[in-house]
Amino acid sequence: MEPVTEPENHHLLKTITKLEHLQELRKAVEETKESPIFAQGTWEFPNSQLILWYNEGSDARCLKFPTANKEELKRLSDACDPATFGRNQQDVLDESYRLARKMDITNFSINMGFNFHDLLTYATRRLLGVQHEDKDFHAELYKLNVYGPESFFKAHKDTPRGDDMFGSLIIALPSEHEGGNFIVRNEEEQHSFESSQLSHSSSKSNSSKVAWAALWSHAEHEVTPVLSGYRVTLTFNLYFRTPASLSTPAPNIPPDAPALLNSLKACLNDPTFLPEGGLLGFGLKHEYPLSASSDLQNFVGFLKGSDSAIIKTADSLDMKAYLRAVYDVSERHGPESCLEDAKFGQNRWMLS
Ligand SMILES: O=C(O)CCC(=O)C(=O)O
Ligand SMILES: [Fe+2]
Repeated sequence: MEPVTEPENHHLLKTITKLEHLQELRKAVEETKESPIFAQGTWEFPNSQLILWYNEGSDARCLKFPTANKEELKRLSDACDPATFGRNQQDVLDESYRLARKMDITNFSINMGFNFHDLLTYATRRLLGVQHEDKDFHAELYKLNVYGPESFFKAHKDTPRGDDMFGSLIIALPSEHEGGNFIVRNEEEQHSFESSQLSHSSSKSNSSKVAWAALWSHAEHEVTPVLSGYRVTLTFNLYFRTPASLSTPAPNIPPDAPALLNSLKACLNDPTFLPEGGLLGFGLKHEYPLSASSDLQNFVGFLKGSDSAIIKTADSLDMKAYLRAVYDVSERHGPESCLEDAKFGQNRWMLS
């Protein structure tokens, strides 16, 4: 029997054959708004909720913000350890890159009350923006940092602590200091968070303004040298709670990707666009902390900004969207270059 063969050009029916379709979709993706990389502000706390307890050897000490004086703050700094940081998947101490002190969560305690929950919700919602308003999140206290005179942390990105971690929240406890600005940047924007100017005690009232900043994990940031005083911060890791389920269709059309929605709709209504169906691939814009054990399908719920908008737009048009890894095999020679390709941020991701 003759094998059934497809007509010679049949595969072209499953390929975009019109350049205009491609150009229009590309332009629409470029026009999709990004989530903000950073948010900052102040939050009022009663001073009774700014009391830090910490271990000093086998003793417990109590430090009251905002009234803690320099000697008391130095004592806290002395009770801390030198601050390490992640480099090439290892925790390293390099005081030419980061000069600061840190305390692990097992050695201190602070009860910021329900106010903290309100601040967390407000700050994180500001950071996530409308693109992610359907997502739930939670925070984990990570470290206490003390930046005394001359302390700094040069430009870096935080080490992701899980596929579902998307950012960090920093709370600067009100203490007098100069310098120690927190600078956040990406290719398009730069922001400065000046805790020395933002955190205030009010001598009349029993409350203080506490400065906070929230940023996405892919945003590079640094702490400029502290000129005087002590800058004390609490850092929290922010995680998405559960991956957004693809089985629940998006309740409405994503408000921040109208161009993409319109272009995709127009393409689908055009009978010359993929008449036999097919696969549309979009390269993702952001970096993601994928590891060998990451589940690509779960990852759909952790996409950021315009990457997430592509999924939602496809969902709202009843298109099946999923993640695929695409490897460029053209210059690969052996197992070493495979590893090279799989490194953080270097592989290209595709979804359709
Ligand atoms: O204390 C801060 O402002 C945050 C420092 C920082 O970037 C970090 O701990 O990764
Ligand atoms: Fe950092």
